[in-house]
Parts: sequence; structure tokens; C-alpha cells
Amino acid sequence: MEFLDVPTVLQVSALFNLMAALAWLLLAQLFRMAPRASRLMAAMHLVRIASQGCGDCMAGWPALAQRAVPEFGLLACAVLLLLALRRMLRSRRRPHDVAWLGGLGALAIAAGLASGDGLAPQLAGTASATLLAALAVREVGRGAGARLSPVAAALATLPFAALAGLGLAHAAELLLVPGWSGRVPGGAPPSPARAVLWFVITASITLSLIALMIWRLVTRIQHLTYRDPLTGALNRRAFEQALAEAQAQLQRGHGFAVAMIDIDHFKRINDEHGHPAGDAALRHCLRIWQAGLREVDCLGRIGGEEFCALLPLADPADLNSAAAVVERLRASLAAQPLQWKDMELQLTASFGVALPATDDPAGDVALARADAELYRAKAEGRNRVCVAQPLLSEAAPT
Ligand SMILES: Nc1nc2c(ncn2[C@@H]2O[C@H](COP(=O)(O)OP(=O)(O)OP(=O)(O)O)[C@@H](O)[C@H]2O)c(=O)[nH]1
Repeated sequence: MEFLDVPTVLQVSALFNLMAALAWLLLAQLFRMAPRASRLMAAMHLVRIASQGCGDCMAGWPALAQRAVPEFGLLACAVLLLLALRRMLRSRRRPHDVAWLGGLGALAIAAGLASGDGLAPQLAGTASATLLAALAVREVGRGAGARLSPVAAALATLPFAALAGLGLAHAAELLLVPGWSGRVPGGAPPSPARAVLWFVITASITLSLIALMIWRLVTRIQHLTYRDPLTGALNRRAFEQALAEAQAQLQRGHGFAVAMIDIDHFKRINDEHGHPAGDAALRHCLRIWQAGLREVDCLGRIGGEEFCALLPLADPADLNSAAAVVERLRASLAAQPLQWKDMELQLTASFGVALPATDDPAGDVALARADAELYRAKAEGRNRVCVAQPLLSEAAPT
């Protein structure tokens, strides 16, 4: 590290933080990408420039400011980072814990500064920033861990864990090394190696946040590509894909049933209560049916008020259990009217259920047979489930 000295690393780091702040601001203002999280990250980078210190550049400042700025700055960085992370991960947690920790940390730093003790403010600043970094580790683990692959989740968590680890090591150093005078005035790290380490951690936290933002975008695009925007059910294309995959699994002995669903007299709801009531009715039905299905089941919206459910079966011939599931869906909708303004709108739906044929790659036979049963359910008076008799042979009818 002979070619590096602390001021040089700090200058490079300050430049990096400035560029990163500008980039986050651009993302927020121009591209409207995660705007609140991006603005918080921009603020974090700007505060970081002040909090990292600058060697002897603060030499002319009052002694109290030289000691206060880095500690308060570090704490503010940790608070902003945690808030940005929560927004990026769309966490529903309210920021009370961050406000409490930040407020207590600031009080402890102020008390340390007032006591005139050299160690107390550093210890208070380091301890509270470390606690906030540990919360960030938990946040990434919870928010991304469940949805990302283990390797990607570990990579996203690593910079925050390194930050918490560095904070812990620094707190131990302050407590255990007698007469430790690690920090030079202005809060700058005492050696180029430490300055580089802080820089690397700051840069990797930025990279981790950018990776989380890209992941958020990809998830959003996938949602728009595969989901119906009104109800959140699979759209027709995604449902057909799921059906073709289920057909392929049928050859390996994994069975399924399909249920075609059509809301009864849906046109009346639109005509009598308006289109928004119709939309609310569609969402209401979806909420009820999703709650009655397992995670392995798929529900797709394949037309205006037409839906289709794909129900994997443990026993490929077990039509009865599929019919029982669908009967539950019918009964639960009939039992839960939609609350619309000050009215209760009674909703029912008709269902047709069928098993697939093995030599039908896209699942069209199952769909057609379920559709025929749906028409029978409508013709027989609606609000009922009709089930297709199993095919005598597995060959698709012509
Ligand atoms: N609000 C709303 N209405 C929709 C949407 N998509 C289709 N529709 C309406 O759904 C209605 C479907 O009516 P029909 O096909 O006549 O069927 P129905 O009134 O449900 O009668 P049956 O199926 O015979 O019980 C039409 O009025 C469409 O305009 C939508 O996304 N939102």
C-alpha cells in the first residue's frame, strides 16, 4: 500500500460517493426508479462524504466539530441506509425502531461530547451504527432471502454483514486497546488499509443496493408479463404455459385437473352498479378463490369474467378430490357477498371440471371438456359444479 496514503483514498472515496449520489438522484428524478429509496441512498452518499473525514482537512475546525461531525455523520449514514433498504425491499415495517435507535444513538453521542471524554462519543456512534447495520443484515435476509437463490441472497447480505463486523471490531478496539488513538482528527481512518476497507464496503453496499433494485425491476416485469393487472391472477399466456408444463408432467405420473369458472350474470353487475363494481367483483372472487387453493394450484384469468384453475393431484385419477376442492370454491363465493358501497352484492359462479388426456401436449382436451361442463352448469341453472366423466381410454377424443 506504499503508493496509497489516507488522503488519496479518502479523495477517491469522496469522488465515488459524489458520483453515486448523482446516479441515485438521476434514477429517482429522471427514471422514477424506486424514487424514495434512491433519494435516501443519494442522501446517504452525501452524508458519507462528511462522515468519512478527510485527514487533516478539518484541522482549522473547532475541536468539538472535528469530533462531532464524523460520529453524527456515521450514525446518519446508517439510518439512511437502513431506511433505503427497507423501501427497496418494500418492507411493511414502520420506521419506529430506526427512529428510536437513531435518536438514542444521537443522544449518546451528544452526551459523550458534552462529557469531554475522547472515547465516549466514538463508542456511542460506533455502537449505534453497528446495531443499525445488524438490522440491515436481518432486513436483507428476510426481504430477499425468501425470494432469491441462497447464493444471491448471501452475496446481497455480505456487505451489510461486513459493515456490522467492522463496527463490532472497531467497538472492541475502542474498549479493549488501552489508550487507543486510532482516529486522527477529522474522523479519518488511521491507515491506508483501513481507508481502503471502508471504501470497499461502501462501494459493495452500493452494488448490493443496485442489484436489489435490478431484482425488483425484473420481478415487476415478470409480474407484468405473467399476471393480469386487474386481479393479479395468471394471464392467459402464463396459464397456458403452466397447463403445458402440467401436461408434460402427466407422462411422469403427476396428474392434475382443470376447472373452468365463469361468474354468473356478471353483465348485470356492470349494468346495475357500474364498471368499477364489476372490477371489484372480479377482485373479490379472486381473493376468495386464492384463499381456498393451495400454493401448488394455479388460477388464471383467461377472459373477461372467465377463470381457469389448474389443480395438481396426488392420484392422477382422483377426480373426486378435484371436484370437492372446486365445490368448496363455489360454496365460499356464494357465502361471501361483495360489500359494495352500502350494499351487499350476491355473487355466484358456475364450474366445469375435467381430467386431462395423456396424448394432448397443450392441455386443449382438458380445457375443452371442462368448458363443456361449464356450459352444462350454466344450462342447469348456474351456481353449480359439473364434472366430466373420465375418458374411457387416455386417447384424446377427435
Ligand atoms: N367490470 C368489468 N367487466 C368486464 C371485464 N371483462 C369483461 N367484462 C364484462 O363481463 C360481461 C360478461 O357478460 P356475459 O358474457 O354476457 O355473461 P354473464 O352476464 O356473466 O352471464 P352468464 O355467463 O350467462 O351467467 C360483459 O358485460 C363484459 O363487458 C372487466 O375486466 N371488468
